[in-house]
Amino acid sequence: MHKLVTSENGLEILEIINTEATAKIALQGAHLFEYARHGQPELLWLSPTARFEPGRAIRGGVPVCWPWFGSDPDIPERPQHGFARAVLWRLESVEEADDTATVVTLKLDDTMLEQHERRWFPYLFELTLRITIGEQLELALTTKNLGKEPFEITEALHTYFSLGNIAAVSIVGLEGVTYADALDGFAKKSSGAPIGITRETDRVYLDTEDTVILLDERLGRTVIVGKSGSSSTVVWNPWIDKAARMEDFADDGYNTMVCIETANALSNSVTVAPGDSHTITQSIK
Ligand SMILES: O=P(O)(O)OC[C@H]1O[C@@H](O)[C@H](O)[C@@H](O)[C@@H]1O
Repeated sequence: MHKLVTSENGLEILEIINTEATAKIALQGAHLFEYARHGQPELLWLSPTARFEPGRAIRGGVPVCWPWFGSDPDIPERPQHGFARAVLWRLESVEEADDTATVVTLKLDDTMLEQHERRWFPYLFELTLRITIGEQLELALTTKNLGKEPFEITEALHTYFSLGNIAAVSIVGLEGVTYADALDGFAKKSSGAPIGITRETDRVYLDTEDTVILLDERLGRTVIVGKSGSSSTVVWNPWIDKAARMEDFADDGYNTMVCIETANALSNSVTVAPGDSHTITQSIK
């Protein structure tokens, strides 16, 4: 079952319920911001102070960062993490093949952009996000080049995971992988042990296609984050000071969230040739 409702501030929200799970997706940004299996706690973190406003990304859930990840030092007026997370997408279809899974397809193309956004990314494209809500959560983001020249993108499915408590969490699967440390001028580093988070953490793990496992002792939950078409994994927690600086991020929110982002960032950028397409997927169970 699904229905489209309008939020207080006028955002259209698709609400989904099937025999396995419930979910909510804002059409702005094609932004999934709630997903839970029946009888289980919410998988995605959503800031209690998140603002659901036109033209602004929602703080939590799965923002789609595209066609660039991070900020652009050469063109500072380009917004951090691209425009896709803050513009209105088109709801293409909702398929309910059986009761157990719902497949939602959303699209964005260059004709739907404002002039300034087209200037930032002057290419003909079609972007498709397919979200499968069921026993597992699956997201597939496809970039199609409809123009006559190649273009380069960086991107991320910037998933915020909800946790029992950050002190009792470890992230397995990135041991020995080189990362660029955004808090140290993107210096290249690596670590041997599973990651525990005890301070601000902002890392782009490079050249890794591996599955990552999030062990949450407090919730007694193991979350397996698989991916394809992605060579980077980003791990982010703002910790105390940065959380306090962000007005849509609850001050104590850093205690109950971590972002594990399926990405192609920095040197893992992707070039899409004319007529070609590129897909990145994230599957969570
Ligand atoms: O505040 P934003 O634009 O949603 O970004 C949140 C974070 O996103 C992460 O992916 C970046 O690595 C961080 O540097 C950034 O702070």
